[in-house]
Amino acid sequence: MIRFESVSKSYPGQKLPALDGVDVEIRRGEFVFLVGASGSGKSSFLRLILKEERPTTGEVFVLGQELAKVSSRKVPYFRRAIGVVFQDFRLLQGKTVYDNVAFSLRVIGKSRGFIRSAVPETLKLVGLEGKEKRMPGELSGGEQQRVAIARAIVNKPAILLADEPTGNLDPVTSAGIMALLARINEGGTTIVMATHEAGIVNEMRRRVIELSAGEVVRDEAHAGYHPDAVDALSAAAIAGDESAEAAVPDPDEEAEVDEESTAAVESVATGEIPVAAIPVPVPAAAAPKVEAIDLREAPPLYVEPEATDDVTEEAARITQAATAAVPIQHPSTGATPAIPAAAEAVPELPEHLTLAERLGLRAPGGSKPGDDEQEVGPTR
Ligand SMILES: Nc1ncnc2c1ncn2[C@@H]1O[C@H](COP(=O)(O)OP(=O)(O)OP(=O)(O)O)[C@@H](O)[C@H]1O
Repeated sequence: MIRFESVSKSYPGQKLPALDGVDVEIRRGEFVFLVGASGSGKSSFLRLILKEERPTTGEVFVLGQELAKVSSRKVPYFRRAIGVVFQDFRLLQGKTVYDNVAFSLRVIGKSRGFIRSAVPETLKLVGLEGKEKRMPGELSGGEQQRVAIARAIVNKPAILLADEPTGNLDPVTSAGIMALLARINEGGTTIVMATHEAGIVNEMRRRVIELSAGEVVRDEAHAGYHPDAVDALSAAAIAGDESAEAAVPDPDEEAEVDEESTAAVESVATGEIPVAAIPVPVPAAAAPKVEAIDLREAPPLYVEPEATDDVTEEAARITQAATAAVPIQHPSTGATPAIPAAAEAVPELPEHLTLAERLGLRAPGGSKPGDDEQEVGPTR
């Protein structure tokens, strides 16, 4: 479904590559956590899957297509098979919940009838029934993230990419979002999620791909955020604790563990293992009230455009009306990323992309710089 073959990615002006010789295969239906320190390359990995960036060397295959061979014109159609969720939600602030979700369908020219049935259905799936008319500012962070997830899945993508989707949420709300993502995954959608949240990774026990300085240093099934942390917790549990949570030292009470597990518990106590690495139980109250989400009948990768020229024009009008300008800047460098000169023949994408273009809903180049309301992209 997703395959990286010897992929390296270097950005102009950076001494070290963001990704360095990455070989990874992610199969259909997997739930993969992408972990690693800040700057280790997680967002670059996601951007390569979306074809927002191109590898400097190596090949990226997504849904059976070698991305280097997907022309710029076809990129929006390719991206329709991929939903994206960001840490900061990126909702259109001037639009209702309903319109935020409907927007992505209107832009690709779906009929009014389709939108009228798909949007309420999806909002119900994510637990937002009855909140259709609310504005984003009238929602909690968790609810806003549910709107963003609804927008990402309303077109039934085969792949959902999530870049730190719980980064702005408290632990209970995060647990609800993770339960929702797990249900979406159970429905057949492949999920790749970049995260720093050790508690979530340890609780979910899914495949973990760990990056360090752009290299894959661990690729492990049913894994925790940190191998040592998991070992310590397992050791404590095996040593007779009721649950792995018992490995958390209580400052007022000595933990009753045998000698073998003492070292493990001490490493938690001394901070070698971050407290955040302790599994976080998912509170029942946080479980979203959603139905099973079956996205198995995801559309094929290359659906021919449903939009006629007229509809495309209309979509462009909607996009322009809904968006305003912001140049895309890298948060640490402050620099607008230059597209690296690549040896391939694919036409270069413009630096300024509208919301619809970033979400893969419309071909790039139809708008002028200055048309974006929001920056959208996995890391921005
Ligand atoms: N557009 C860009 N231009 C120049 N350098 C970049 C760009 N995007 C990322 N980098 C650099 O590439 C490296 C990897 O960045 P990336 O954003 O992929 O890491 P990350 O693991 O997602 O980090 P974080 O967890 O902080 O989001 C970093 O050194 C970063 O500064």
